Amino acid sequence: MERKQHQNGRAGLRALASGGGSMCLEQTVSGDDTPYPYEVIKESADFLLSRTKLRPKIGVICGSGLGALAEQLEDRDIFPYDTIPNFPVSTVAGHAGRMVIGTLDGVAVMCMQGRFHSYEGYPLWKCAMPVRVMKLMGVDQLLVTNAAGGINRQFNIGDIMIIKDHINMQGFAGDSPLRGRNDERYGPRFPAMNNAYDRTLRQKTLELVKELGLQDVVREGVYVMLGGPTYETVAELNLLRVVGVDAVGMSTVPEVVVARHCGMRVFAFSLITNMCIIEYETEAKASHTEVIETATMRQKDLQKLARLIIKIMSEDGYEAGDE
Ligand SMILES: O=P(O)(O)O[C@@H]1C[C@H](O)[C@@H](CO)O1
Ligand code: HPA
Repeated sequence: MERKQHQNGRAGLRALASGGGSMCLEQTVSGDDTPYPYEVIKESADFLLSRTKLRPKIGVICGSGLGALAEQLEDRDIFPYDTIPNFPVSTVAGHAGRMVIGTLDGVAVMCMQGRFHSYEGYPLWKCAMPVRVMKLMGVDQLLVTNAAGGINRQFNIGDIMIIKDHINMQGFAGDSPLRGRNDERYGPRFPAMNNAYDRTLRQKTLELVKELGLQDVVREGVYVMLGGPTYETVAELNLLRVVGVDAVGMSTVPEVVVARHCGMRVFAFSLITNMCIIEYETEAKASHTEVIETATMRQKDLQKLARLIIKIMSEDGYEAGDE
């Protein structure tokens, strides 16, 4: 049963501005160089917690064209991003821009139907800010999905790549969602990033995909995030191939870095929506239309896989610090 869509939004922010909170509004929401302080994130978390009876411990981030999973939730509370205090808004086609909290096969989950990208103008910390909101709401495990271009020539359009590792290209250049003063309430100054994509979850999922009939389309590989919004040149793709990248996208890494920093267990997969074009002699072009079309076509299988992963996560019952 669908419950309600929330309209009220900026009240908390206004309260903060008028002295209801401990900080100056200018300091908390305008400076893009400075991640929101803990109290601002908590305000967003408390806003959501006070408007839903559910207490999800599993979070999901839906990639381009992959938001239909949120339609599968039952007993839903729906929060458009522009009604949640301190939240950015989605500006990309295929990203509905709302937080959906509900149950999937009896398990409470909160699902971002649309995410934030650096090419929309958001700093990396803001792209990943909802992960901290989830954390303060009690979420310990995160499923991240994205649309990506296939670089590995063994892949096909429509394949699903379980992410086994990433290359943080922006990190190479000195940018990070964790840049700035570290707040130990989330995690340490220097978090480890090996096994960022939980090995046990990957193994269990790989063992069970046969039951879903997906064994021929599920792969494992390395994901790289580039800033976008341009798709890659042939020379860039050749470079990525040499350094061991299997799929390229424009998201996910900041969210995973922030999730791991605060001790969440992470599973992520890419839908290979297009094969990257590595020939010069062609008229073919990458396009967001193709990305959305493939995502729409593969929706059912992606939902089956997401349900399986959420089931494994809920049966495992992980809590931050269990590692
Ligand atoms: O949000 P994701 O990473 O799934 O979206 C991908 C990357 C760009 O936003 C877009 C390019 O077509 O799809
Ligand atoms: N490149 C970068 N990001 C993408 C692609 C791609 O080919 N496809 C979907 N997201």
